[in-house]
Order: sequence, then C-alpha cells, then structure tokens
Amino acid sequence: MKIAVIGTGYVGLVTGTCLAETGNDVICVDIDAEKVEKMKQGVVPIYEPHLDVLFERNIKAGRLEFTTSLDEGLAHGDIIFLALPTPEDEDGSADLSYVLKVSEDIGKKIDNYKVIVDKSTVPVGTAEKVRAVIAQNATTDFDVVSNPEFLREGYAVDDFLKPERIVIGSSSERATRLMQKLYSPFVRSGNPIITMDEKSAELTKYAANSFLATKITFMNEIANYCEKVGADVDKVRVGMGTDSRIGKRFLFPGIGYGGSCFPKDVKALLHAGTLVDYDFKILDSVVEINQIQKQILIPKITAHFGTDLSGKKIAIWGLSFKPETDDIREAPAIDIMNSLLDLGAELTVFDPEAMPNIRKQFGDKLNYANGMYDTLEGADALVICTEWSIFRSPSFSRVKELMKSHVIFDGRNIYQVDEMANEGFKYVSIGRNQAN
Ligand SMILES: NC(=O)c1ccc[n+]([C@@H]2O[C@H](COP(=O)([O-])OP(=O)(O)OC[C@H]3O[C@@H](n4cnc5c(N)ncnc54)[C@H](O)[C@@H]3O)[C@@H](O)[C@H]2O)c1
Ligand SMILES: O=c1ccn([C@@H]2O[C@H](COP(=O)(O)OP(=O)(O)O[C@H]3O[C@H](CO)[C@@H](O)[C@H](O)[C@H]3O)[C@@H](O)[C@H]2O)c(=O)[nH]1
Repeated sequence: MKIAVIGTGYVGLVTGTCLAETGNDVICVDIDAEKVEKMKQGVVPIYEPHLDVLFERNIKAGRLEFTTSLDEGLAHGDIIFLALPTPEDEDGSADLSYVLKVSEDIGKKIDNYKVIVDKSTVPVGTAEKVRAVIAQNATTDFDVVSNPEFLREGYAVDDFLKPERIVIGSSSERATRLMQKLYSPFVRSGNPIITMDEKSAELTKYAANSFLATKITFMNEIANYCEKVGADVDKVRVGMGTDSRIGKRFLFPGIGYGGSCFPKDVKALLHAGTLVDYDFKILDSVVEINQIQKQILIPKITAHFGTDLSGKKIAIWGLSFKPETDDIREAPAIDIMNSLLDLGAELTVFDPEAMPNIRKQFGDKLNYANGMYDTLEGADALVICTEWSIFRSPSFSRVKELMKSHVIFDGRNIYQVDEMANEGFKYVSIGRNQAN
C-alpha cells in the first residue's frame, strides 16, 4: 500500500520504517529540514535499538523516503498517518494545534479518497475535530481513523512488529477493512486487532498510560512505607506480582516515572475530566506523588551529608528517563541534578546514550565523563538514576579505589542490599532499608 507518515519523531519513524518492512511504499514528511536531510542520508535521528538495520534496509530497497513537502506526502499516500506532537499545554491539556493545522492543510490539498489515521495521543473527540477541519475544505471523500500507538521507547521496533494488540477506532467499514489489511502481517501470532468507535480508541490510550503510571505510583508509595516500617519492597513486589490478577510488570519502585508520555498523558486525562465536570481524584494524586518521588533521593542524600553540598563531588550514572533510549524528556535525573546543583554539589555525569541531549540542556553546569568509572575519581557519592545494564555488575573494587568515600544512592534498586554491605558500601536505595 502507499503510505504517508506526517511527523518523524519516535512514533513516525518507527511506524514508517516498520510499515516499509512489510512491503509498503512509505514516504515520511517532517518540517525539520535538517532532520529530513540526515534521514535521506540513512542517519537515524534517535537512538532506538534495531531501528538502524530496518531503516537502512528499507531506504536501500526504495520503500522508505523522506521529504519536507506535505504536498508530496499527500500525493503519494492513500493512507496518511498523523504522528505529530501533542505536547502538554500550560493548563495540562494536550496541545492539538499541530494535529489540527496539518488536518486543515490536508483538507485543502487532497483530491482523491484518503484515510487519515491519527497515531498521536489525543483526547476523546479529536477524530471528530479532525474530520470537521478537513471537511471544511475537502472536495473528496475521506475517512478518519483513531489508531493509538502503544510502543515503548527502547523496545519500539519489537513492539511495532509484534504488538500485543492493535486498536482501530473508526465508524467507517471501508477504512476499518483497509487498516485491518495493512496490519495483518503484524498479528500473525494471533494477537488481536481490536476495532471500536473513535472515542473509545482515543480513551483506550489515555486509560492504558494512566493505569500504568498509577501502578508504578502505587508501588512507589508502598516502597516509601516499607522504609518507615522496615519491610523490603523487593519481597513485597514479588509476593504481590505473582498473583496473576496483579502481574509482575510495572511494579518496580524508583525515582518516579518520566518520559515523553506518562507525565503529559496523565495530566491531559486529568484536564479532559475537568471539561466535563469530572474530577479524576486518583490521577490528581498520581501527579502529586510522582513529583515528590522524583526528589525522593534528595532527603536521603542530605541526611548523610547535610544540606550544604558545596565542595562535595557527586557522580551520576544514568541520565535518560529509562534505559535503551537517549530521550531525556521529563527524566527524573534532571530534577535530581537540578536539586543537587542548587545545594552546591559538583556533578560528574555519564550515560551511554543521553550525554549529547543533557549537554544541550545543562551546558557547563556539569562535568561530562567519558565512561562510567571516569565519573568516580575522588567522588564523595554515586547517585544512580537510570538502570542501564552496564551499571548492573561493575567492578566494585575499582569503584572503591576511585571514590573518596564509599556511598551509593541507588534510585533504581539495581544492587542487592546485603551484597553492598559485604562490599563495604553505605548503600541507600528505595524501599529496602531498615526503619530507624
Ligand atoms: N514517544 C513515544 O514513545 C510515543 C509512543 C506512543 C505514542 N506517542 C504519541 O505520538 C505522538 C508523537 O510523539 P513522538 O514522541 O513521536 O513526537 P516527537 O515530538 O518526538 O516528534 C514529532 C515530530 O513531528 C515533527 N513535526 C512537527 N510539526 C510538523 C508538521 N506540521 N509537519 C510535519 N512534521 C511535523 C517534528 O519536527 C518532529 O520530528 C504524540 O502524541 C505522543 O504522545 C509517543
Ligand atoms: O516498573 C516500572 C516501569 C516503568 N517505570 C518508569 O516509567 C516510565 C515509563 O516507562 P515505559 O512505560 O517503559 O516507557 P515509555 O517509552 O514512556 O512507554 C510508555 O509510554 C508510551 C507513550 O505513550 C506508550 O506507548 C507505552 O505503552 C508506555 O509503556 C520510565 O520513567 C520508567 O523508569 C518505573 O518507574 N517502574
């Protein structure tokens, strides 16, 4: 099939590349000319495991092309995917201006039947708005489909190629059939394509993200309570998670959820509730608790060093909002580093992929190390913000040799408490230390 993907962020890039991988002819449109130029030369603009191989293969095969011209995209595609940003607006709502502006342009330009597929995360009622905006100018038939994307950064290619489910929201049988055909290669394992109306599809996305954010937040509260009473959250987590009604995943406590989705999507649903006089009390608490959780290591650090950290050298391992991505949007490391800098600490940081993005934001406020051990020279403490695999089994003798004092604050619980005691570290983690 002939596909156009408008917007080449995470979602657009992965959608375009994976649809090309199953034999479709794909053209990706982005207004960022520099990015488009790079992509034309075969450079993947983000770090995402396995994407580079598929990207190169499909460009070489002539199935994946890039342009800055919306006209070119619309002339090519029978199915037009919108993978545009829906960032958080000042009041917490989802900013729909990108989606609606492009929809308006689409209405002015299309001259034969097109299916417009919304892959961006958008509030209930957006498909209706998109349809109305296109219809203002369109001289031809078209359909609008809501097709929310559930991929996780770091696993995006696998999530797209082997999705647990695909949700298609549409009131048009013609468009639904076309979408089922397009996605049929991805569900050969038997995972379902779930069809529904547009509004339910739009809400499914917010409900899924808000539920997962709530699950993590609940566990963070249990972890904080564990510390008060001397219980071990790792044991509680396993004890709970083996109940199949609860499930083992997304029960890992830490320094709060971050990323480009959970924070903004929870707030957008909360805001959408207010528009229909519904108060999502649970989501209000989730937002508040997560903000506190992002700073949860700071009182632990000041309890050890005092509130004046001037002259203290602190090493930071992990800057991205989670492993296997260079994305630093809403990363807890940012909140932690800002607080430590405010308290006067000198920070030396390392992340396997996110250093360039952090450097753009922090400039010369930080020291940038070449490797994880380089952060530790003369350090008074190590703070772990992201659980990259390379941090999981370091040479502790080397760590001790380099550090001035042997103190680790672990925001992701990547080491065992008793092992760290045996290695001779003061080790502070989340929800696993004894009550005083
Ligand atoms: N990042 C994820 O993991 C993820 C997963 C599922 C859903 N989503 C949702 O998908 C949407 C896109 O997210 P993202 O992270 O891919 O976005 P992003 O912010 O990383 O990228 C958006 C891209 O759109 C381009 N763009 C902006 N205006 C444009 C225009 N008028 N024409 C063409 N291109 C334009 C930008 O230059 C940028 O390259 C959001 O609604 C997001 O909530 C994201
Ligand atoms: O047990 C857990 C699991 C995750 N997290 C944190 O939660 C955040 C989000 O993690 P994850 O969901 O793995 O990353 P995303 O790539 O943001 O993916 C989420 O957001 C996407 C965008 O909407 C959706 O498509 C995905 O289904 C949804 O998982 C990160 O900060 C993680 O550190 C925890 O603290 N504990």
